[in-house]
Amino acid sequence: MPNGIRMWLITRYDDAREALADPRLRKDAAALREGLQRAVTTPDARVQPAELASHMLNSDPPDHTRLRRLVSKAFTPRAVERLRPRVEEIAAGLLDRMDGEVDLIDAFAYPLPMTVICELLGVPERDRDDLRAHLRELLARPFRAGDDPTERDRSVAGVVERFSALIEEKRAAPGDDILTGLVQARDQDDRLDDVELISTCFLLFLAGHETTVNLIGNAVLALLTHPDQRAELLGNPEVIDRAVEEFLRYDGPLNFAPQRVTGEEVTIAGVTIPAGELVAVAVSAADRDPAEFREPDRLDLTRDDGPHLAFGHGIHYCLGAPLARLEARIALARLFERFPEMSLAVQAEDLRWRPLPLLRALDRLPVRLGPDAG
Ligand code: HEM
Repeated sequence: MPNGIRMWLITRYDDAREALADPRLRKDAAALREGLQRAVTTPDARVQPAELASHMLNSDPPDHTRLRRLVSKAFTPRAVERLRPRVEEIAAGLLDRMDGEVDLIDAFAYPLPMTVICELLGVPERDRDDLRAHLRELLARPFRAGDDPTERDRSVAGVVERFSALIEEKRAAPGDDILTGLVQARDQDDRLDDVELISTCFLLFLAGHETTVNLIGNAVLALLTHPDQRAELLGNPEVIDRAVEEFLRYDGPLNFAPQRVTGEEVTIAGVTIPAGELVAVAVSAADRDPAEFREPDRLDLTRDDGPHLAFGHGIHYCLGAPLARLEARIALARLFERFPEMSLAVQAEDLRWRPLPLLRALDRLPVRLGPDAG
């Protein structure tokens, strides 16, 4: 990896699907930390901060089952469907404010999922920008050459402090939100400890906004650079559900699923990986595997092969998938209804991707909203 951490990559569809559900590839936070320490190849490399790592995505059963169950009710398809009117309202409000030429990430793709996840969690508006800034720092730091470890510790401390303060507020004044539910599970039933509580807030906040923003951004870019597919969507708006699955496959938000560690020697596709090694499943590569998808490099909104692996597979299958789908379907449908003539305001080759190995994320997406705009 660009930050000097050595990992095995699994890239074929069948191998990837099997690996994602293989219990010998462990997620346990302590085992991962040890694996990371062994995999470090340069003095610059950093391992993930222990204070924020004790969550379901870094656990095996039974801890995984316990931590996931605490919040899973809020993310079922039925619970998420109830959010539809509010997601529509947020999307409409953002579209009303757009005019002329805008950065689509900043004006639309980012604030929509960010507002939704913050309202669900109970993160007040005054904390949102600060938390985002701290998290951006935290994500970018390990990939910056010569980064100062004390600065990284400061970013971690900033995030921990913010969430601790919020937790205290929920204790004093409970709300109808996920953070309040977690605080009550901590205080009344002792179902998770303090580090798990903060880590879970961090995971839900991060996963809830840093991913869907890229699904929307990458989908808009794909439509603006494939006029035939955009015409298909404009002509048949009912293809939106299938189209979102194709956007997830074609250019999904994650390059790979966050790493696992071999709990024992494991042989995958004839390759033996020793115990204690880090393994990343490259879902982006698997989703372009010609053995699984016909003409995998072609964007085809009506394709019926798959399913894609963009949300993972097995017990860690994305908890937020129903929410991400709802947000992306509403966002893309309403955006192209409102601005059917939208076009790129720069050359596609000049667009910059954020220098993060995990995320497939545009930095900015400048667009012209209409032919007469600007
Ligand atoms: C398009 C957007 C999204 C994509 C592509 C995505 C992708 C993924 C993937 C691939 C995993 C599995 C990771 C692994 O096996 O290592 C995952 C897990 C997870 N995702 Fe998402 N995600 C998205 C949106 C969301 C949203 C909106 C939330 C809301 C909170 C969310 C919360 C989670 C959580 C909590 C997990 C951990 C589940 C577990 O360990 O049991 N995700 N996601």
